[in-house]
Amino acid sequence: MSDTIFALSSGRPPAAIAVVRVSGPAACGAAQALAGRCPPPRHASLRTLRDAAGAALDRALVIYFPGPATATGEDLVELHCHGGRAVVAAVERALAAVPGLRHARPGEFTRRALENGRIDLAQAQGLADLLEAETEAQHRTALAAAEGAVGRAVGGWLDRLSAIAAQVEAQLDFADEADVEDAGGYDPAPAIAALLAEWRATLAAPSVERLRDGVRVVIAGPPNAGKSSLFNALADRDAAIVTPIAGTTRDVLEAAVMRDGIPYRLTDTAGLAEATDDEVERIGIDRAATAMAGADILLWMGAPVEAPAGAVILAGKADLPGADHTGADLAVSARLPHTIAALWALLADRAGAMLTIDGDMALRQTQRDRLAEAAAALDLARRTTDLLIVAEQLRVATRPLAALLGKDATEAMLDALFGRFCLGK
Ligand SMILES: Nc1nc2c(ncn2[C@@H]2O[C@H](COP(=O)(O)OP(=O)(O)OP(=O)(O)O)[C@@H](O)[C@H]2O)c(=O)[nH]1
Ligand SMILES: [K+]
Ligand SMILES: [Mg+2]
Repeated sequence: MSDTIFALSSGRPPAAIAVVRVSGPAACGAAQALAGRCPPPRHASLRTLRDAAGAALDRALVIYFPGPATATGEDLVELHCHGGRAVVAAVERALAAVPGLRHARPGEFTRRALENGRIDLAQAQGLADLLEAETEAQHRTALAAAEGAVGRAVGGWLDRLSAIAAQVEAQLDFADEADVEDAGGYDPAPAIAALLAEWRATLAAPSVERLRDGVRVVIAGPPNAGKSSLFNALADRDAAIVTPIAGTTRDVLEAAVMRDGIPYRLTDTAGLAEATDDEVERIGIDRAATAMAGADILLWMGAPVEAPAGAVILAGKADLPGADHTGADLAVSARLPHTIAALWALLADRAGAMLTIDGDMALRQTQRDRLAEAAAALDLARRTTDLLIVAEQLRVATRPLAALLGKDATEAMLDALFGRFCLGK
């Protein structure tokens, strides 16, 4: 039997109200120990909380939720206390003194919810993201995940996979019995193609990490182009050293910037010199290349002919007379605020599109990797008419999807199967 845990579940005191949660078999006993008796289920009762010596700690609302239909799947007691630091500390001390109770570790309530089947892995991750969400898109997608949107979508996909697999297996059995080359009948191709299209659309949406960490904007180009000056103008502070000496920036510098509700991660890089004897500069250039490869948007401050494919070409130092703008997407100067505003508009345009999601479903990178694995298997199934290979690839596709929900493939298939039965069967 698991031990009973407690923790302050509301925000850091002082606050108007502090909610202390107790979860586990001794929850009701804990309510009895502090409040004199455990109230009837799901009724808020106003009680005086006392420690073991009988000293009054607070007047609090005590609510008892009997398991298993609770957030954690266990007996759960909530103490809605006054939110002062001393009150909360005294209540926690009194709870710790109750035999069988201990303070919860971080995330332990959610962990129990997961272990008791109250939520799936995707919901647990969604909850974690929800607590950290800063932007509107992050909030929306994390809430959807916490409420089970990812689990429902994946569960639906597993249902469809198992339905296709069942038809294919039946076809194979029939072919065995009839002893014919091609038994005709069921063609899994349309159902597989439809599923694959949905997965690809989901994979085209931004990841949870991109929504959280922001769009990676990398500034690159030859030495002395004005990269660090532009970086400082965008970050709105003197984050990078600027000097007339070529090769001033040697390392990769980052700044997180939130602009019009869009999170960006700006990166300044070392100037890309052709050849250099300087060891530090060479390492800096290697790092610049890595940063450029990981860019969502690459701002190229250099000759248009040397611009990497897909880069936004910026003509720098636009304030200088005789500056050449030929072939550039935009002329900018750290010294001309209107050019910086124009650059922000361009960035918002591109970044906004990258962060747009149809519906509310964003997957974490690990979830995306698993869905991509399943999609690769389904793609193989789609490209063959050999039903044996189709059946095998459908099984292969099931595994990563099940893992995404924290289940093994057999368990997931059984869930998909029995989910179709009526309640009480
Ligand atoms: N007139 C003018 N000078 C600029 C502008 N931007 C940068 N400079 C000057 O150009 C020189 C180089 O600027 P940086 O921002 O250090 O250039 P960088 O590309 O980061 O250089 P490295 O890090 O050495 O590759 C400095 O003397 C800046 O003051 C600009 O928009 N207009
Ligand atoms: K410089
Ligand atoms: Mg620089």
